[in-house]
Amino acid sequence: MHQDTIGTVMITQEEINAKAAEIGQQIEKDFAGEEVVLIGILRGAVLWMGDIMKNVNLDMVIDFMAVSSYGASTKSSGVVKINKDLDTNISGKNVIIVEDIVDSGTTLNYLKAYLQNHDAKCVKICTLLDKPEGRRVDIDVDYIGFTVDDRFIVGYGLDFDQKYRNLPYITYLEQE
Ligand SMILES: O=P(O)(O)OC[C@H]1O[C@H](OP(=O)(O)OP(=O)(O)O)[C@H](O)[C@@H]1O
Ligand SMILES: Nc1nc2[nH]cnc2c(=O)[nH]1
Ligand SMILES: [Mg+2]
Repeated sequence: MHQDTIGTVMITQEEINAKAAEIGQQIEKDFAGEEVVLIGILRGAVLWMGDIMKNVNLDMVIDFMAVSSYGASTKSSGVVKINKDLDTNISGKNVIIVEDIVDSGTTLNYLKAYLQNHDAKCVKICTLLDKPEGRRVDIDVDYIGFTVDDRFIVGYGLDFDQKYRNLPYITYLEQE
């Protein structure tokens, strides 16, 4: 029988809030006096996007893209599907992609190239979590909240088969 349960708390909401404030300050410094376009990647980045945007006091436009490559699995299909495209013209703009996790790197590698092809001035990446052991494609990540080990993470936006996104902390899936 297939069953899934979740583990203990790995990262608390308080730790995430403190980290968002720290990264927000760094972004303010890096883009002082400039406008930024934050692009949140649905659905996983939904909570982290809110945390980052309220901690960055700069001229800002936000937009969202929805992409998926995991479906109901814990392994990437390797194929990135755009379910919702940009609604903003990012030509000449400072773009910051806000993601929940960089694992194989497939999603961000694809998105970074996609946004560069839309003539952004620069494309930076801000992720809540980085899982370096999962990497299959090299990718430069500019702002990292926390580094996690090679477990399937859930909570704080991250799902397994669309569940657990509402957990207000980061934990992992115990698979049998
Ligand atoms: O580095 P990668 O191996 O590409 O994995 C990272 C991506 O996988 C998850 O998205 P998913 O496809 O599960 O969609 P979701 O955000 O709707 O859960 C996550 O939100 C990242 O976008
Ligand atoms: N929920 C979840 N989605 C992912 N997408 C890529 N890696 C992960 C992970 O560890 N957890
Ligand atoms: Mg997912």
